[in-house]
Amino acid sequence: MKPLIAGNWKMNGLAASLLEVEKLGGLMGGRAPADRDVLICPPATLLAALAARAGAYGVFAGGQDCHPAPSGAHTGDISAEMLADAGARFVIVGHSERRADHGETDALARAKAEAALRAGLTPIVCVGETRAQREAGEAEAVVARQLAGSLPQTGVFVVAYEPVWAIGTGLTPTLEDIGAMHAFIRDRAGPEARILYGGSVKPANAAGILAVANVNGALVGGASLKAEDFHAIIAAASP
Ligand SMILES: O=C[C@H](O)COP(=O)(O)O
Repeated sequence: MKPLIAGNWKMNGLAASLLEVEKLGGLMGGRAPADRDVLICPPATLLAALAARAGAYGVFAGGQDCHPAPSGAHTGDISAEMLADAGARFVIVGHSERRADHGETDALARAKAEAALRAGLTPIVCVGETRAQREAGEAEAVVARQLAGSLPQTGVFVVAYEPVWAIGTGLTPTLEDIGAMHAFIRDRAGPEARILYGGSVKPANAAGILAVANVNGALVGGASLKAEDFHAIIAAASP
């Protein structure tokens, strides 16, 4: 399965950050490797400009969120169709930061994933347990519930397993725990879904994580902001 290395810039980046895309293009020798997919999900303000620049290097652009409706009276929201119109090919839905900051539910994540498919985008559906849930032995039950409620009923989708306690903390699960959870997700998401690991992926740990069975790529936050770091993670992904 072709690995997908996805950068999520979150609420970071001004126009000058587009220079990182040029740097990344240079580090890749002018073109993303053919045997892996590379994606950057910038803030919506940069999406169209980034899509144009990244496309020249064979790098995909994506949104970080979308509204379930195609258009309408939803001030401040952006539809999947608008993301596609701006050059996006993917969109992240149900990220734990959306779930925590905006009270997003599994049902809403599913509606957004289905909106993405309607617009011709591939949704990246995020799941993952909190520290308290893992310590209580509930990690698999939580992820199972999120998958059952959030995955679209049909279509090609990507799942991102992101333990909440690993995001931005420098902590990661053991490789055994990552492997166990990805196998658990594989059973529920089906053989076609790419399953990404996310949570403190860095150049130093990427090769180990990406070599785990059923890890088909990474969803990278902080380390995707710097072209050198993101490139090292891309280089660590072996198909
Ligand atoms: O979407 C990306 C994740 O939340 C991971 O973020 P991080 O790599 O900064 O831990």
